Amino acid sequence: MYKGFTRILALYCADKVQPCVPPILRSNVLGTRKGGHNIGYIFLRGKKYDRGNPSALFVPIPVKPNPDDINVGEEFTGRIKKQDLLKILNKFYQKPEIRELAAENGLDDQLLHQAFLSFRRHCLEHDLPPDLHITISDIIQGAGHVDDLFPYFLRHARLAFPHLDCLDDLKKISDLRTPANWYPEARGMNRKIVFHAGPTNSGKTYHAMERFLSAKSGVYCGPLKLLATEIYHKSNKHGTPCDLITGEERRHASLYATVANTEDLEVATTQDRLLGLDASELTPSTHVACTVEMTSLSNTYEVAIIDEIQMIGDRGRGWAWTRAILGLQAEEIHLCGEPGAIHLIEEICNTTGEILEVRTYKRLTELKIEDSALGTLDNVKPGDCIVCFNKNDIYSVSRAIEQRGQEVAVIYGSLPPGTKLAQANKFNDPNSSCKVMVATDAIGLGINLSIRRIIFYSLIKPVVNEDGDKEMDIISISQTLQIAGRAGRYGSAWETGYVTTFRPEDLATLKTLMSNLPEPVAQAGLHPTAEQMELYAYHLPHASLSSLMDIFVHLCTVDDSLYFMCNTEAFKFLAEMIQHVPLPLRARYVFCCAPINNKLPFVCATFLKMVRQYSRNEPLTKNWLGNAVDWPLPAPKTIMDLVHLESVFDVLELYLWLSYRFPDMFPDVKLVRDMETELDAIIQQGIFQITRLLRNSEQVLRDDPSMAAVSNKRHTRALKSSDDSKGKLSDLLVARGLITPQMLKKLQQELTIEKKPERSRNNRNRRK
Ligand SMILES: Nc1ncnc2c1ncn2[C@@H]1O[C@H](COP(=O)(O)OP(=O)(O)OP(=O)(O)O)[C@@H](O)[C@H]1O
Ligand SMILES: [Mg+2]
Repeated sequence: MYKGFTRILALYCADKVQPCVPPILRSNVLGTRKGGHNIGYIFLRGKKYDRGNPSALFVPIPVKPNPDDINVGEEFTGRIKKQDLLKILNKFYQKPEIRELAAENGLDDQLLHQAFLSFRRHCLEHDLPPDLHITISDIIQGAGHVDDLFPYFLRHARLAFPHLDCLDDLKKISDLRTPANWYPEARGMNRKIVFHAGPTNSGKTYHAMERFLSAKSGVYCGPLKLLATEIYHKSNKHGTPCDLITGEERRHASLYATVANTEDLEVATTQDRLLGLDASELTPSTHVACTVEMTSLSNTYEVAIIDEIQMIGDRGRGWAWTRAILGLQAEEIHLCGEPGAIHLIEEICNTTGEILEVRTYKRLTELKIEDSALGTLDNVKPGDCIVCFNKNDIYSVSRAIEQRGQEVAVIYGSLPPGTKLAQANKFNDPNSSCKVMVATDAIGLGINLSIRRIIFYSLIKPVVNEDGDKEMDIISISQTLQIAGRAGRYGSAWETGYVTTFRPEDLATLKTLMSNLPEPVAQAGLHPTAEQMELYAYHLPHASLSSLMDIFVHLCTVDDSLYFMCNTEAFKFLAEMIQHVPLPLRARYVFCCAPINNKLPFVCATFLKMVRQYSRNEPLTKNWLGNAVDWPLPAPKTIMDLVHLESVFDVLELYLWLSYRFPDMFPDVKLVRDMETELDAIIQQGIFQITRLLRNSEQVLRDDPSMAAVSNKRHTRALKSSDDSKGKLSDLLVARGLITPQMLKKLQQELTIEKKPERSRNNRNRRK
């Protein structure tokens, strides 16, 4: 029985359910902090982040013998027998008083044990320093006490565990109790803060935008590229020149102006890129629409909008909203979002000394829950959007609908932005023959689409829990309301929105979810900055970046009445992957912040290649990238091909993301953007013919029994368990359609070739 079932039961029994969070997305966290921490506020309620024993994170550093210790002690007091030495050392370790003394000096049982093993080995394997030699001789002869060994032991323990000497410094660095004080410029302003609260489709963003459009300068910070792009287009269309900034793109308002006479977003996007203008050469506009992670805290604005403010509680990305609300230098800050975040924002405003004005809104159109489930795809009608939480369902549902003679628009997270927009336009266009959409919750937040009815294909979704583990769970109240809220948008073709489920057995759960208010947001996310990691590395130069992050999370103190530490699993995953590649710390940190889907092996493998190339100080040219992704790529014939093309697109996005952090090393931005435009078009074509791709994939499976076996395995595994972490990785990747057997073979060949020069380089280094 999966955990979600318990929650379904709980939903029937209780008003409130535990919040569950959207999946983690990686984002840039550089340049977040200005000024220092104020560590004097000890009266705040603080909490150590105790996830198990932090001592387990510290690995003893081998202590080198002092070359001057050459039997001097032995000349004074004679040789010490190994057996006698061992006896004394063991007696020392077993004394409760020693345990107490050690604890007073920061060595708990775990550290004491490790330090003792290291000390004993050191004493047995090397000449003893003269003072220790004499002390031990005295103890053997009854002229001393085993307790006298403690200072020598402690001296050794501090060399093996350097953090013992700087624990207080480390704790000060990771004292996160007063994040409001990190932004002195914002604290020096008298900011007006307005919270536009209400259900979906109540005009929150619209009203905030009214101020944005009429202001002399403004910044819009949103959760999705698609949403930032919508604002970019709306603002420019309104006549307020506005730039677009996402992690991978800087688009200047003038690029919009050249195509402003078209209503078609798809054309606008494509043409923007075809123009080939370099936005960086143009003066920035006074207005900017960006993804929240990209919010500039150094610019000043008259009006700032922080949309979907309830995302401040997101376990992975919440830190970006916290940073924006605390650090933005704007005369007016307009927050839009769920009423469940009001209390937390009020509390945060108390810490900044600012007053929060709350404006509440009512839904502009009616949203009705239908009395019956869809039951069968034969009942799909124009204006319907079927929401699925995994790609396999997307494929099978869209194919089944097309088989019934209806055209389908498809949107899911890993599609390129141009393809998403093209699909959205196809669906929104009243003159288009495409009247049905199949989408994931990628359409969930703030997006305006011409949807009449939302149909939940399922109510269960993979989520990342507090420990960073993935599990299947029923969607949260907030997610349900956000997704359902896409139906019947004000000003669209549909004056009333409808919502239902595909399966009759899910309908009651949907009704329960919809009858609740979104869970209150209790805490705002925080994330360590590059500067803090650098300070940690200075104190613990032998620790890997992943360990530094772990140690930070364990030692940090947060005011848990307001804040929590965001999940750092994705960061650590990348840190461990590139640990063996020599890099300066700052560059390593930036690479680890790359927004990569670490479930995609092709993207991870190419990322590692990029890091190696950077480490060798060799620029990553378009040619290099072309080789790495096997450019040019043919149109997809099967779904597996399409999935691979999406991975390649992710690699190109990664290149562009890195190009803004390391412009000298990733010089071919324009050329790579051209590659993206080309690939976006190829993927768009693939999506337009998704049914044909699905048919071909099935044909391939029929023709190649080994593939069919893999496919069968996939279905069996999917039925058996949602935990697919077991079994051979390569089988799993093929089974999930993430990689074709041909790609796997090529990858294996490449890795063998890559390993050879690396091995010979290592040998060379060893010889040196
Ligand atoms: N007063 C208004 N006049 C004209 N159009 C409006 C008005 N208020 C809202 N709209 C339009 O209604 C639609 C929904 O509004 P908006 O996106 O602001 O809702 P929201 O409350 O922000 O929804 P969500 O919670 O989903 O983000 C948008 O297309 C918006 O332009
Ligand atoms: Mg909105």
